[in-house]
Amino acid sequence: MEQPPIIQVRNLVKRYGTFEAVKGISFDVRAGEIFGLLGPNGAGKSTTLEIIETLRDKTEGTVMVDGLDLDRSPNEIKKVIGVQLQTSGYYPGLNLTQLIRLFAGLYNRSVDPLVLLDSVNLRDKAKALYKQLSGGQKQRFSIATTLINDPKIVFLDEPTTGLDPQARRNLWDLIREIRDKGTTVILTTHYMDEAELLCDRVAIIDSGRIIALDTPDGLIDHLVASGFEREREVKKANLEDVFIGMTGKHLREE
Ligand SMILES: Nc1ncnc2c1ncn2[C@@H]1O[C@H](COP(=O)(O)OP(=O)(O)OP(=O)(O)O)[C@@H](O)[C@H]1O
Repeated sequence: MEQPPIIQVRNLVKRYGTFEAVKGISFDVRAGEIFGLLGPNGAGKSTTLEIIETLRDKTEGTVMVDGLDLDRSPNEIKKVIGVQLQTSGYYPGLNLTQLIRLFAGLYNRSVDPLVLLDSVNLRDKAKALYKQLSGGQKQRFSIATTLINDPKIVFLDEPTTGLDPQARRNLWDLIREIRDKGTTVILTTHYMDEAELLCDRVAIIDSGRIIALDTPDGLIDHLVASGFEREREVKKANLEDVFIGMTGKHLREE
């Protein structure tokens, strides 16, 4: 028997004044998948994500998270989700271990900071300050903070924006590991390769509407079936392949 969706969004509308940023979208996220909201700047991805995260008010529609109604049980929803905290909350004088202890206290949880840092490959930065981290390390730390309350669902807003190819691949591996441990992941991205290689299913959002929703393969097959043909590719690799081939897949920042 198919499990009920862990997130259910129906006819979601968000208006900022007279501007309709989200125009009545509906979708389900299945338990245990990496679900991507893919769209250009301004499509309404962050707005949608933040409404589900209980961080932003909706105008119309219904949202259910793990069987809880957003209108009735926002505080219960907060307990089962992992949200990236604003970096402004990363007190500059505290090191990573101290920050994790602080956040765990806010969630009323006890976690071993070193175990958590280990899970995002940052154990050797335990005594470092946030500002001393590279871009990829900062993102990994931010993802670690989403895991403190052992959530059922993790929300990631553009997790790899601004990262180099190695750091992106490293983060994709980390996100897959989180999914493989049974946690559902919903993320936003405007990168096509990220959506194709990382996400189990993708909703394409444009101007506040979902214009397609399927697995990456399903979306591609659909396009091909419609008669689309790409110009024959002559090169068997691109510059990114050269870069990764020469510098290795592993992070160089440590
Ligand atoms: N607080 C706000 N007040 C007014 N308009 C807003 C507000 N927040 C977002 N918008 C508008 O709503 C639209 C959707 O914004 P949103 O941030 O959700 O898009 P996005 O798909 O996440 O884009 P990006 O990738 O650029 O973050 C944009 O046109 C944006 O200007």
